[in-house]
Amino acid sequence: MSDKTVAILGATGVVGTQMLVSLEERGFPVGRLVPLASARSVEAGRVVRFRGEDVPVELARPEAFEGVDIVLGAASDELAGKLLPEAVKRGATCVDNSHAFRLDADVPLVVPEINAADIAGNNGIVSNPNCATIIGLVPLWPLHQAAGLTRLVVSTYQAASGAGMAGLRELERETRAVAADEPMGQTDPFAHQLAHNLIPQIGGFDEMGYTSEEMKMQNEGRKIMHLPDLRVNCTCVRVPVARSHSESITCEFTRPLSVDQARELLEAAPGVRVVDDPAAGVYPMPLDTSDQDLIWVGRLRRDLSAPEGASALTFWCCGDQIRKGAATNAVQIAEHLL
Ligand SMILES: NC(=O)C1=CN([C@@H]2O[C@H](COP(=O)(O)OP(=O)(O)OC[C@H]3O[C@@H](n4cnc5c(N)ncnc54)[C@H](OP(=O)(O)O)[C@@H]3O)[C@@H](O)[C@H]2O)C=CC1
Ligand SMILES: N[C@@H](CC(=O)OP(=O)(O)O)C(=O)O
Repeated sequence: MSDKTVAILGATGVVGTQMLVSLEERGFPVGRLVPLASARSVEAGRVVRFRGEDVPVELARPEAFEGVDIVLGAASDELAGKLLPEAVKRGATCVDNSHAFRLDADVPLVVPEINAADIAGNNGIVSNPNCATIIGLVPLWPLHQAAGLTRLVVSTYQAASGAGMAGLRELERETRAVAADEPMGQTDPFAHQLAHNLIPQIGGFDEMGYTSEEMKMQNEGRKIMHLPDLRVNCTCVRVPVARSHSESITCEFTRPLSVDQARELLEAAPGVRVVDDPAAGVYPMPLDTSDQDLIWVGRLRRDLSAPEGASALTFWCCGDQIRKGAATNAVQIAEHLL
C-alpha cells in the first residue's frame, strides 16, 4: 500500500494531538504529515511531534490541501465548513470530527464497529459522530442486533476536555483556585464554575428544553444505526473529570433479552470490554478508561421500572472521548478509506 499525505486540520488541539498518537500507534501509512492550525500557532513557531520528529505547524488555508490524500478534521464547525470543501475540491478525502456535515444526506456518519459499509457512499467527506454518541452506541449495537432497540433513556457525565484544550485548562485552573481559596474569576469556556460542581447544560437549549448535545444522541444515533424511529431521551451533564465520558443507559427492545444474554453479547462485541463485578467494587470509571480505546461496560441489570412483559436493560459505560469518541474512530475510518 502506498504511503499517503495526511493533513490534520486543528493539529494542535485536544483531538488533533491525539490523532497524531493514534496514526502512529496504529501504523497508518503516513508518507508526509501536514499539521494545520491557526496563525497564532504558526507565528509562535509551534511544532507537533510525530514519529520522533518535530513537524512545523502550517497555516490552515485552502492551498495547504494541495497534494493531500486524506484530511483528518479536528477543528470547529465553522472552520471545517469553510475549509474541508476546499480540500475535497483539491482531491482529498476528509474524515471530520466537527458537527458541520454530520446530518447531511450525502455524508456518511460512521462508527466502524456499526456501519463501516456506509463509508463507501462518501462524496469526499465522512463524518465522525459526536463523542457521547459513539461511546453509547458501541455497546448498544450488539444488543440491538440481538433484540431490536426501540427506546433509550440516557444520562451522560461528560469530561471537561470535551470542551477542548480550553475546557481542560479551565478545570485545572479552577481546581487550583478552589484548593487555594482564591476568587474564581471568569469560568470560560463553561457558563459556571465546574470544579466541585456539575453543569446540566452542554450546548444551547431548543424550544423543547433539550440541549444541542442531547439531541445529537437521537439524531446521530438514528442515522448511524439506520433506525429512523428510535426514541431517545438524553440528559447531558458536564462533570469535573479531566478525560473520559460516562453514561447511564436504559434501553428497551422489541424482543426478550436477558442480562446473561446481554453480557455474553457484550463480551464478544468489538470495541467493548465488560468490567462488571459490583460486589467486588469493580465497574467502569473514567479514571480507568482514560487513554485507551475500548468502551467499558458494567452495572448491567434488568430495568426494574419496565412494564410487565417489556424487554429492557440498564447499564453504565465509560470511554475515552478523545480516543474512541474522536481521534481513534477517525483513524479507523481512514483505515477503511485505504
Ligand atoms: N474534545 C473532545 O473531546 C471532542 C471534540 N470533538 C470535535 O473535534 C473538533 C476539535 O475539538 P478539540 O480538539 O476539542 O478543540 P481544541 O480547541 O482543543 O482545538 C482546536 C484546534 O483548531 C485550531 N484552530 C482554532 N482556530 C483556528 C483558526 N482560526 N484557524 C485554524 N485553526 C484553528 C486550533 O489551533 P491553535 O492551537 O492554533 O489555536 C486547534 O488546533 C471540534 O469540532 C469538536 O467539536 C469531537 C469529539 C470529542
Ligand atoms: N460537545 C462534546 C465534545 C464535542 O466536541 O462534541 P461535538 O463534536 O459533537 O461538538 C463535549 O463537550 O463533551
